[in-house]
Amino acid sequence: MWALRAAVRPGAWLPRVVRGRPALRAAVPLLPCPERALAAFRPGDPGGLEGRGGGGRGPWADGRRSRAGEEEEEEPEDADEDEDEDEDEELLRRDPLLPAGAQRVCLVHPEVKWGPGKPQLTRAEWQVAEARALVHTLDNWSVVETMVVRTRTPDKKLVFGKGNLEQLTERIRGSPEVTAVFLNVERMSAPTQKELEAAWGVPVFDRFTVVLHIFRCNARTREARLQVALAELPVLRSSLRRDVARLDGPGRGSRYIMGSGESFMQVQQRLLKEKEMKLRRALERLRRKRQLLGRQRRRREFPVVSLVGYTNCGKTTLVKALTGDADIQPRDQLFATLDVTAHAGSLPSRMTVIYMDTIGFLSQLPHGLIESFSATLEDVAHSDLIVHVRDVSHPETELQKASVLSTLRGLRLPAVLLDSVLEVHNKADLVPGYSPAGPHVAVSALLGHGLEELKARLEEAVLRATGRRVLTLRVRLAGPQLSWLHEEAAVQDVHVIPEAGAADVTVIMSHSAYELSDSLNRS
Ligand SMILES: Nc1nc2c(ncn2[C@@H]2O[C@H](COP(=O)(O)OP(=O)(O)OP(=O)(O)O)[C@@H](O)[C@H]2O)c(=O)[nH]1
Ligand SMILES: [Mg+2]
Repeated sequence: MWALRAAVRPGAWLPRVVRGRPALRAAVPLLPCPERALAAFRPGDPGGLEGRGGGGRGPWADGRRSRAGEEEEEEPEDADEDEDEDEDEELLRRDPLLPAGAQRVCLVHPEVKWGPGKPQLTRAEWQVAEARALVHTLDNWSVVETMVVRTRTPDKKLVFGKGNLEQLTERIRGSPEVTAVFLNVERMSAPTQKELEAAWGVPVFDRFTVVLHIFRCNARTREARLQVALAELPVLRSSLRRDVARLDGPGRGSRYIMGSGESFMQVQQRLLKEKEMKLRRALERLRRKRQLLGRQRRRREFPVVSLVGYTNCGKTTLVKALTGDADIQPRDQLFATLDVTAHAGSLPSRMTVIYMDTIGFLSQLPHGLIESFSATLEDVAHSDLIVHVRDVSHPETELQKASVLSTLRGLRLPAVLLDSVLEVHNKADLVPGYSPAGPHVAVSALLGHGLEELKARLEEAVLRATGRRVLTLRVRLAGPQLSWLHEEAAVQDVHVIPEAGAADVTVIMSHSAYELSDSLNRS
C-alpha cells in the first residue's frame, strides 16, 4: 500500500536543448534476484518452498496448503520426472534482466493526451503511482525523479515529439544521480531502447522488463518459473535483434556460421524457437498432471473457492485469516504470490472448502505475461465460487475493480461463475466507519474483522453454487440410514439420543443424494 499511495510529483520541464549522444555513463552489472528469492529455488532447501503464502507441497492436514492440484496425491518422483526437471533447469538458465545494485531511477511517463492511444480507464497519476510501486518492489531501487511528459505519438520510434524529447534528454543528462530510466510503456522495441539509452546515457527499461524481473524473483514452483521463462522470450528476441545489429553494423551484411548455411541471426532464432517449444512442452506436461489431479479433487467433492483481485489487495492475508494457516506469510509487495496455491479451511457448518490463492492482477499487465499465466488461472475456471477481494482503502479502488473484472472476462470463465462472484471489501480497518454499499461483505483480513459474516456468506454461496444442502436428520441407530449417510453425504455431526435409540445427524448432501434419500423415504 505504501508504494501505491506515493505522491506523484508533477511533470518537470527543461528550457534548453541538449545535442549529441554519448555512450552509457557506465557499464552496469545486471541484477540477480535477491538472495531471499533465490533461496526458494535451491533444491532441497525446505525454507524455499515454505514461506510467504504457498508454493509449498506441505502436508495436507489442518492448516494445509499445497500447489494447486497437487494436494491429494503424494506422487513418487520417478526417473522420468528427474529427467524432466534436469531439462527444465537447463531451460531456466538465463541472464539477469536488470542492472545489479542500488539504482536511482528517473520515472518517465508518456501521457497520451489524445488520439487512439489514450488509455480508457486510468489516470496518469495512478499509472505513475503504480510504476513507482513496481520500482520500489525491487531491492535497493528508488525513484529520484518523476516526469510526466505529453506525447501525441507514443507509437513512434522515440515515443516523444522532438521538442519534448530534447527537454527530457537535457533533464536526465543534467541529473547525475539518475542511474536508470523507467519508461512507463508496456513494451519498448529494441531500436527504441538503443536510441534512448544512447541519448540519455543510462539503461532504459520498460514495464514488461520490470514486471518480468519481479515475476522471476517471486516464481517458486517449477510451473511458475517455466511460465516466466516463456514470457521472457520476447525480451530475448529483442536483445538478439539489438546484438545482431551491433555485430553486423551498416553495410557488413549477415554473418554465416561456418558451413551451416545459416546466419548467426537465423541460428539464434532457431535456438529460441526450440527453447519455446521445449518450454511449451514442459508446461503442457505439468498442465496435464494438474488437470488430472484437479479431476481427482473434484471427485472428492471439496468445494473450491478462488480468491482473485488486484495485486496487494490482501488475497493471501485473507486466505491466512480464513484457514488459520500460520505458515502463510503475506508481504507488502506487488506480485508476492505467483503460484496458485490451495489451502483447506472450514465453513460454519464444518464443511471443508479449498481456498485458491491466486496471482494478483495489474492494469495493463503485459500481454505475454497474462498469456503465460493463463494456464495457472485455469484453476479459477474450475472453482465453484470466485471471491473478488478488493482493497477499499486504495484511492483507485474503483479502477482496480474495473481492471480485475475486465481481466476476469478475458479468461473466458463460465457465465454462471462470473455471475455469482462474491465481492469482499478488504482493508476496511483503514477506512474509518466503512460500510459497503450493496450486498458486499466488509472485512479486515489483517485484524480478523468481519470473518464470521464472510464465512456465513461463503457457505450460502457455496451451497447455492454446488447444489448442496445442510440438513439435520433424525435416524434410527438400528437401521441402515446412518451408514447410508456416511456413504452418500458428508456427515458433520452425530448427536446420539440413547433414550430414543436414534441420533440427530447433521450432513451436507448433494442435490442428487437428497433426491435419492427422499425417494427411499417415500418407498
Ligand atoms: N491494514 C490492512 N492491511 C492489510 C489487510 N489485508 C492485507 N493487508 C496488507 O496488505 C499487504 C498485501 O497483502 P497480501 O495478502 O500479500 O496481498 P495479495 O493480494 O496476496 O498480494 P499479491 O500476492 O502481491 O497480489 C500486506 O502488507 C498485508 O499485511 C487488511 O485488512 N488491513
Ligand atoms: Mg498474494
